[in-house]
This record gives sequence, structure tokens and C-alpha cells, in this order.
Amino acid sequence: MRYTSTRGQTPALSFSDAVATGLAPDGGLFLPETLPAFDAAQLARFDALKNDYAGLCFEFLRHFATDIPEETLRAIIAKSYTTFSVPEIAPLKQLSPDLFVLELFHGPTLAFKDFALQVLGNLYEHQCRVRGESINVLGATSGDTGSAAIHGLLGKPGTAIFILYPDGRTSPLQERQMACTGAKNVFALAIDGTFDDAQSALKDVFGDQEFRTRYHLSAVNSINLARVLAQCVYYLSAWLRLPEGARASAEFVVPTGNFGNVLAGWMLQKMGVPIRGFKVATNQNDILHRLFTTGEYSVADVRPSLAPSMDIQVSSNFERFLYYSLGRDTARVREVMSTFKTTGRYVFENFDRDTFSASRCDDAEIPGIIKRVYQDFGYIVDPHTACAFKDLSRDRASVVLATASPAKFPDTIREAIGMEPTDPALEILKARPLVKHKINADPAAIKAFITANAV
Ligand SMILES: Cc1ncc(COP(=O)(O)O)c(C=O)c1O
Ligand SMILES: N[C@@H](CCOP(=O)(O)O)C(=O)O
Repeated sequence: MRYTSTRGQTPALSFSDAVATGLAPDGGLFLPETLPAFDAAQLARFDALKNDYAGLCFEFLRHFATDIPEETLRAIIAKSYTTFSVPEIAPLKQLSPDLFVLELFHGPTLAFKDFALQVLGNLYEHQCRVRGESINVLGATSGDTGSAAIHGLLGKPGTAIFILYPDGRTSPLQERQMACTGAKNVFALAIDGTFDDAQSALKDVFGDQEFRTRYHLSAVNSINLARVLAQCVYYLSAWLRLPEGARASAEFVVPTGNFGNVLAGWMLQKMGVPIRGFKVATNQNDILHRLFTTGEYSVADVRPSLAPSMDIQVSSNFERFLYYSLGRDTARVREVMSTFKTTGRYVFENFDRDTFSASRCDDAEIPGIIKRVYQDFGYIVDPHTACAFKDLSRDRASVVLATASPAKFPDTIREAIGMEPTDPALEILKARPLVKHKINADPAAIKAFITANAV
């Protein structure tokens, strides 16, 4: 399997090279040259592994990581899921006959990002070993990607990790997960501004080919295709475990910000797994809600919210969606992305309206939803997952993706239901010193910091 850029001006690469490169040199995002088409026999092979998460992940990823020997890939994946705290890895809980919750927060940093970032950390370790090279990783986070990426690389020799985040806009515990590791190769870089500012500066740094080559710079955001592919697996796992009747009709309801999570489900559907549809659940930063209800994609200012990891306007994975929606016409993708960069607006003539629906949740609604879900089901959801409970369909089954543990957001949960969930992994952090570096969201300043601290 080879990987090409959405902008069509980068030569096709192997899986390992596409992962190491992260953002394509032409500014686009990597995608498989052709998506596999899973037939009934392959679906049956998946079905046999529905209660073996790591086995299922291997059976899926072997179609993509074709340049890694199968036994090596199997070992990388098996190791990645040993860090999860429950044997099911992604428990599927049934709250009512038509309502399921897919819990994606039992990894080391208690958010869904661990699913891909544990695998990516081990892939990087493998690459360092095989190529005899060190690797410097640069990421931008609104809260969860940063800590998951850091914990994917913690203690891995030959690596350093630099994470940009909007100072004061993550939850205090999310910041502690990044800035209290004590690890010498981890740098939490606090910027004044929003996640969008951080992501935009990051893309500029990756745009400097000489710099990224010199420092073997790689990406941990979902601009890295390995992130999206590893995230496909929990949709597959959940779909396989649904009761027969719900499989055909269930809609996956996905708290959405940078569009990497829901894109993974949609790509799986394009590979032949007959998932009925997806609901894109936004917070008050609702660019994607507006897109899927009106067809217009237009940027507005980011407003800090109680679901801070979704405080994003410019979703980088929008470009992958655009590529497929434009019939894989890379010249058109370049044109639209360039117009969007200058005008901040694009109107879709055509997209997959049958598959996507959307909901939007204001800050004023989040505590009330947390309370209602607790009263109705005795179940505590974090503020991001709460957004997905806003407008659940009454005529089909819903699978809500629970993307973070409520313990990461104790203040909002206390306000809603009068008690604070805790987790030992977070309690330990409270006593540790916090080390963060203030930096301008300016490519030159970021490059200077990396130059001074790279491995
Ligand atoms: C807890 C949580 N929920 C939802 C999201 C949104 O996911 P995505 O950015 O893949 O759309 C994020 C951030 O990515 C998150 O950290
Ligand atoms: N919500 C994310 C933002 C980055 O998304 P990613 O999927 O590109 O890593 C976060 O928690 O950092």
C-alpha cells in the first residue's frame, strides 16, 4: 500500500515514510492511494476477533502497514494496548435498548487519543531502532492530544517531544498531564492564543523542508495518517459488538473538534463496513455543525468553552474530507484550500449528506446534560461527551463515543451533579512540580526552541 497527498504534489510513500513525514511536503495530508474494500470474508475475519481488541487492530492495520513485517506489527500493537486499564480496552456499555456508550478513556491519559498515540509512540520507537535515527516530535493540542502523545513517547530513547498548547485554555489537569511528567525529553510549550494559532504555527514549521529534515521532525496530530487509521479500529470493534438489530441502523455520535475522530469512522464506512451514519456533535465552536447543516464551511472566532479540547475552528482533517468529496481531484483541493486560506470560507456543492448529521451544544447546556444523563442512567459523562448527548435520535440506535474521562474535568462535573470523579493517575500529578515554557506562536520562536532542545 502506498500513500499520496491530498494536494497531489508529493511522490507516493510507504506507510513508514508517510508516518515519519506526518504532513506532506506539499502542505497536504496523506491518504492511502486506494482504500481497501472489505468483503464478507474479511468482515467475518474481523468478527472472529471482536473480543480481542489488539488482534482486531492488527487484522485491520496489516492492510495499511504493508512495509512492516507482520510479526513486528503484531508485537507493536500488542504492546500498545497493555497500558490500558480494562481488558475490553474499549468497553461498549448499553444505557437503554437503543443507547450505547463506547468508552474510549481507559488508556494512560484517560482520553480517546491514547488509542492511536500508544501505537504511534511504539511505531516511532521501532523506526528509530530500524533506521538508527533519533526523532523529534512536534504537536499542537487543545488538551488531550498533547498528554497522550507525551505518554506515547515517555521514556523512549532517541526521541524528544514538543507540544504547543493554548495557555490557560486547557483544564488544569490536562495541563498537569503535559507539564508534570518530569521527563527530560518532554517540552510543554504554552502559547498566548488559541489551538488554531498553535496548529497554524505548527504547519508553518513543517512547511520548512530543510528544518524538518535536519531535525527528523514528525507529527503526532491527526494530520499524521497513522492516527486516523488506528482510530478506525474502535468503530469497527463497537460495530461488531452491537446486537444484530442495532448494527444496521445505529448512528455513531461523535464529539468533534479537529474532525480526526469522526473522519476515521467515515473512512471505515468507505472501506465497506456498513455503518449507517455519523452525527458530528460540536460545542459552541460550531463550524462543523454549520457545515453539516448548511453546506457552508466558514471560520468564526474561537470561544473558550467547558469542553476545551473541542475549542477549534479550523479542523485540519477537513482537507481529507474535501479530497474525497471533490472526487479525489487534487488540483481542486489545492484551489479550495488556497481560497479558504485567504477568505476563511468555502461552500460545498455536494457532500455525503445521507451519512452525516450534526448537533451543537452551548456551554449553558453542558452542566444540565451531565445532570440529566446522571439522573436517567446513573452514568457520568465528561463535558465533551455531554455535547453528544444533546439531540439523540429517537428512531434509531445511537452509539455515543465517550472521548474523555469525567475525572479530567472535576469542576464542571461538581457544578452539574455535586460530586467530583477522581482517578489515581491524575491525583499523583497534583503533587508534582509543573514545568512549562512560555513561547510565542511564531514559527521562528518554535524553531529556535526545537534547535536548542532537539535530540
Ligand atoms: C475529549 C475530546 N473529545 C473530542 C475531541 C474532538 O476530536 P477530534 O478533534 O478528533 O474531532 C477531542 C479533541 O480532539 C477531545 O480531546
Ligand atoms: N482536541 C485535540 C486537538 C488536536 O486534535 P488532533 O486530532 O489533530 O490531534 C486535542 O485534544 O489536542
